[in-house]
Parts: sequence; structure tokens; C-alpha cells
Amino acid sequence: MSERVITPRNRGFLFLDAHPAGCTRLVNDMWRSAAARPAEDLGEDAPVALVIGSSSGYGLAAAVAGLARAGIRGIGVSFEKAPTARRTGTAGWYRTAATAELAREAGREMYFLNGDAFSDDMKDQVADLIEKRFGRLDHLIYSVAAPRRTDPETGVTYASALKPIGGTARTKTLVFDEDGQPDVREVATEPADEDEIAQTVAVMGGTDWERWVSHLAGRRLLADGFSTAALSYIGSPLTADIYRQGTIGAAKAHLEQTARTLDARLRELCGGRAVTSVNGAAVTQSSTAIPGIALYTGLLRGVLADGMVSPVDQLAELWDQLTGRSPLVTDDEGRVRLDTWELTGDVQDAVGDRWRSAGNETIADLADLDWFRDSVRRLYGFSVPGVDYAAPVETDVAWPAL
Ligand SMILES: NC(=O)c1ccc[n+]([C@@H]2O[C@H](COP(=O)([O-])OP(=O)(O)OC[C@H]3O[C@@H](n4cnc5c(N)ncnc54)[C@H](O)[C@@H]3O)[C@@H](O)[C@H]2O)c1
Repeated sequence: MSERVITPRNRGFLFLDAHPAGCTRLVNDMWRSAAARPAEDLGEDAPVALVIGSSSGYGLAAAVAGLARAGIRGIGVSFEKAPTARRTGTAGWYRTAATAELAREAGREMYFLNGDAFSDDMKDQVADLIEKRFGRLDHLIYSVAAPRRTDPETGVTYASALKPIGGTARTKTLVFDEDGQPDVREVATEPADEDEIAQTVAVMGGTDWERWVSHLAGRRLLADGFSTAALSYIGSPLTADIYRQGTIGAAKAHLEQTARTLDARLRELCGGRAVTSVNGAAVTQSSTAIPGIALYTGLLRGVLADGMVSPVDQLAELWDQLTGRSPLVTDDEGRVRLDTWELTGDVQDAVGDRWRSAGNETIADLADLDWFRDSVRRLYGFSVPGVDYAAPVETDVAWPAL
């Protein structure tokens, strides 16, 4: 037992500790929101799903919406750090424990594995578990965001870069100083060289997703009608230089091309499907690291307020499409578009106007800064309504047992 009061300590958008009670409460709130049309208990017919990146952001939304709404059972994979004597566990550690508890209460068989999804060892562990417990896999959601990937075949480690391609990008950004005051600045990012582009594609492109599907197909675990979706982002012209036209955009283009190749293979192999799911902007640990995205998301919230569609609501829609509750609709590039609320002309015009006039004097009126600050803190379980932060809390929470 190691109960203590946890106070937030941060450097910029990164916090050193996470609050277990806050993380748990957020997962519970997501569950309630996704279960507006709860799934019936399908027993042995319940879809078997694998969610890779299940502890955070869109992957967590996939796991929670899948369990609460689509009635899935299956496996979640993520890479999180355990609590130690000095530090709490990572937020994803506590969110995974909370997700597992909700799955248990709902009577859904769900296992969580902690380790490197890029490794062959993790692919073997997952395949063994599917074989032993479920016999088949119906759905795979791929939602990994990582700075590095070691290729298991060569041992080479690739690092992703967040840079423009072809020329220097100047973008406005939003940071907060030590007193929490907003600071809108312009930053210049030098263009990536060919090697940085290739390395980013090697980390965040479709290679590992394709390896997962091939691995599971090789073990004959893909059910008839198997479907898989990998998460992607397009985003606004305002962030295009650094995002969609930049190194990460090259990786997303590779991911989307991988989807088209996989789709053709799976149709032939098992009547299956592979798509990318293009989702809207959300405050996550990964997205706050991208220059300009914090400002953009704060302004977007300023324009849309509650009209922003949460990750769990977007993923509930994705599950409806993957499980046949509603038809699977793709654009002409084979992508499921859950980002249309963000990219309408009206919304982009309004965000663009605000972006151009954003400065230190105007930002508080243009962006929803309180929402943005709270959203960042909530990534670590802080600023969650209803949690008593003055009370000691148990940090030594066990990873869900297999
Ligand atoms: N945040 C956004 O605005 C946004 C919008 C649209 C699409 N997306 C896409 O969603 C996907 C997930 O991004 P996110 O923002 O939810 O990220 P996130 O940082 O919130 O979550 C990343 C997840 O990946 C897991 N992970 C990282 N490295 C791993 C490894 N080596 N092995 C196993 N698991 C690992 C983490 O544990 C975590 O569960 C990405 O493809 C991203 O491009 C994000």
C-alpha cells in the first residue's frame, strides 16, 4: 500500500505524475457516454477485438466504446510504466486498470498486455492469447502513436520527426509560461531531410499495422469478415505545413496506402476489410507535442464549444460501422471520415480568422484556454470534476491480471 496526496508537477504539457482516481473517473465518464445505446450481451457471438494503443487517446476511446457499446471482448495492448516507490504509474496504467474493471463488471472477457507492440514477441503473445481464449479475431483497431520503432527483423531503431517537407514552416504556437499565462509565439521549423522523412514513415506509417495483420493471418486467426481500422488525421490547412504536408503526413499517406493494399488482400483472404479512420483533432499526449496543434485545438474549441465531437463518440460511430450496425462508409480514398465536423468550410473559416488575429492580448477571447488547460491536465487525471485532490490515494495499482 502506498497512499499519498498527489499534486501536479509539470514541464509544459508534460506532467511527472498521474492521479489514479482522476484517471479512473475519466474512464468511467467515457464508458457512460459510450453506453448511451448499450450493447446486449452476445455471449460466444460477441465480436472479438484487438485494440493496439488501448490506454490513451483514440485507442482508449476504441476500447471503451467497443466494450460499452459494441459488446466486444478481446485484448488491449499498450506501453505503460508501472508505479515505483518514487513515481506514480503513467496515466495509461491507471486508465487500463479502470477499463479492465469496467469490462469485468459488464461481464466482458478482456485482457490487457503491456509491452512493445512493434516487437514480434508481443505479436506472438497476442496470437497465443487469441488462440487460447477466443479462437478467432473479428476486429483490429490500430491506434499507436510513438516516437520510435525498432524493426524486429533488422534491429534498426527509427525515430519520427515533426517537420515540414521542402521548406521551412513558420507557425503560430501556444505555450503556457511558469505562471500558467498563455504565450502565442511564432516558431520556425526547418524542413526534414530524406532520412528523417523515411524514419518517420517507418515509425508512424503502415508497416507495423501490416505486420500485425500478416502475423495473425499467418496463424489463421482472422475470422471470416474480419475488419481492421488504423487511425489517421488530415486536419486543417492552418496546420498543413507541419502536419499533413510534413513528415507525419507522409507517414499518414503511407498508412492510408497500406489500408488500400490490405483491403484488397483481406477481401480475397476472408471477405475482410481494411480502412483508415480519419478522426478529428483531440487533446492527447501525442497531439500536444506537435507545433501549432495546441493553438489550433484551443481555437477550434473556441469556435465549436460543445460541438466538438469527443473521441469516444467518434469511436462509437466507428464501431457501429465495423460491426454492421450501420453501413461502412468510406470516401473515395477508402477512409472512414469521422472528422467532417472539424473540416466544414464554416468552421475552418472561423478558426482561420481567429488564428490570424491570435496574439497574447487577444488569445483569451479567441480560444477556450480553460478548456485546453483542463484537457491537458485531465490527460494525467487532474482537473477532473468530483475528485478530491486533497485526499490521499492509492498509487500502487496492479496491472489487470491475465
Ligand atoms: N490526437 C489527435 O488529434 C488525433 C486525431 C486523429 C487521429 N489521431 C491518431 O490516433 C492515433 C493515436 O494517437 P493519440 O493522439 O490517441 O495518441 P496517445 O498518445 O493518446 O496514445 C498512444 C497510444 O499508443 C500506445 N503506444 C505507444 N507506443 C507503443 C508501443 N511501442 N507499443 C504499444 N503501445 C504503444 C500508448 O501506450 C497509447 O496507448 C494516431 O495514429 C494518431 O495519428 C490522433
